[in-house]
Amino acid sequence: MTMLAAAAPDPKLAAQRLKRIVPRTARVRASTALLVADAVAGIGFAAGLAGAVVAVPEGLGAMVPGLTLLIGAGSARGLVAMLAARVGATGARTTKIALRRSLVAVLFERMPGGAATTGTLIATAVDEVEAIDGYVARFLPARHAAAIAPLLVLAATALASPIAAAILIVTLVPFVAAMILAGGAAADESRRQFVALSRLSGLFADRIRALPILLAFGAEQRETDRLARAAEDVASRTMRVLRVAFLSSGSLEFFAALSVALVAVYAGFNLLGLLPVAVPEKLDLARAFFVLALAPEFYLPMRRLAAAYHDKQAAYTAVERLPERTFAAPVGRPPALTLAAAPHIRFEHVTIRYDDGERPACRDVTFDAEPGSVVALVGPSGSGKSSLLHLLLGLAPASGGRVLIDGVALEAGTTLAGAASWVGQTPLIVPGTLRDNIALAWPEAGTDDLCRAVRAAGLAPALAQRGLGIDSVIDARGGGLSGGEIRRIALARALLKPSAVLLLDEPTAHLDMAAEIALIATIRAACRGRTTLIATHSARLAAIADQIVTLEPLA
Ligand SMILES: Nc1ncnc2c1ncn2[C@@H]1O[C@H](COP(=O)(O)OP(=O)(O)OP(=O)(O)O)[C@@H](O)[C@H]1O
Repeated sequence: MTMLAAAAPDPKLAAQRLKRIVPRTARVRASTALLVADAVAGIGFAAGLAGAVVAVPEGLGAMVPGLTLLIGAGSARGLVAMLAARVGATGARTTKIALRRSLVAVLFERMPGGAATTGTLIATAVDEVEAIDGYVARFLPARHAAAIAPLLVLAATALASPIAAAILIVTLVPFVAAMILAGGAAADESRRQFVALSRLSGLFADRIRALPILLAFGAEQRETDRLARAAEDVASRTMRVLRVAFLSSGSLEFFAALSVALVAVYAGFNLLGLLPVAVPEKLDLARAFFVLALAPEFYLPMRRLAAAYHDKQAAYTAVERLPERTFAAPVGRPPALTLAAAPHIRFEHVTIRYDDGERPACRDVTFDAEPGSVVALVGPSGSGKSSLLHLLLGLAPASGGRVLIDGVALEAGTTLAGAASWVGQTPLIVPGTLRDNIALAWPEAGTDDLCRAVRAAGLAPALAQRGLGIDSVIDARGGGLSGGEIRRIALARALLKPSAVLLLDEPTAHLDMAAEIALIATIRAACRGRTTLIATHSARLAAIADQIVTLEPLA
């Protein structure tokens, strides 16, 4: 899978991907319609202003219709701007939720290993998806509105003064040229800034995760320097983006102001009859004021588009970096395997080879685990014990042979994960209470079930001694818990989940003899009524098995 790398820019690919994830939703259309309505209200505002100004000599009474239109159109503009922002944000939120959902599904399906670190994955799911926000909320409506709204303003101007309309069209040429040039320069800078920001986010998350190890090795200064360099890189790239943004908005403002000035000079000279050339129209004060008030409105939708251009670039860069499968139609997952009773599990000439491994993790492994029996997998480090358990959970690829559950071959993509309780080598602790951590395995469990699992896993005495209860909070690193206690939490999880298969990966590693003996008694009880596979280096634990399978190291 190509993912999370600094992909080469491919605007066509990015555009296709964005088309797939941003459906032509009613919300984008509604937001566009609101921006167009803003232009119509702008025309009303200019008409009201012109009407009120012309009526000044006749007194306040004569100004009322113009002022009413002015205030009505002004209020409508405020309302429309607020609604457009709100509708755009809702559309963006819907798109981001859908994208995050499919991205997280793709990331979860990923086989362990590979170059992507947790930090990179976090940056992908959080920052890169977030970069779509401005594209949907602001850029798309602004782009569609920029194609319609200036035409409406131009038509209204042409009705009052065709020559003023012609001036607007002529001054549009340098404005658009400046927009294209500024857009191209901003695109590259914005891409580089985005990549640097993602790198910093990933680096930061990974270093925070590994903080105890960094402190233990006294590597905090080196890593702080590294983060500082990454932060400086982001800062300098952000400054470059801002420089380009200031330059481009400066040039756009210049051309917009120039155009308004030309219309003002024309309208003023025409009104006073001072034009050096003959023109086929004679403006009165109302028309002159109207076209003058309308001129800035002509450029407003395009200035709005230019301001949102950065959002487009961020979204293009983000979708280029996301995995291709995020944009594919969701593949129906194979039905989860359910088992009513402890199954017969047969490994038949199984070979496991990871994508990035030169040699297989294990080769041609054959053995049977009878229903309800305990099988110990033993062998030197790296002989493939964990990989065999991972294969059943869909975490390792089967590159040869097959696994039969009650005589039926486990299809590719189908796993035992739903029907098995698993205690991995490095148990996962999530921030939250003990209850949250144990109930991970079976969220429907009641307090009684949880307390029973805690007792069965032998956690109760240690908790009572330390004054901890089922609702005590533990941090993500299991702070305050010993290695043995963390293993017992993992075991409590496995005991809590009503499952027909138990998979234990080195459950007694790093425990002293007394602790190991106590835990083995717990494990022995947990195995009852379940087909159990235990990967272990402990002869004492292996002794409780009905069968020992010895894996040989591969040369
Ligand atoms: N996710 C992975 N990606 C690539 N290679 C892997 C992965 N997991 C394991 N391996 C490789 O597969 C081989 C078998 O590893 P495995 O962890 O299954 O052995 P093990 O017998 O359980 O070892 P230990 O007793 O040390 O836990 C090793 O060479 C290991 O480097």
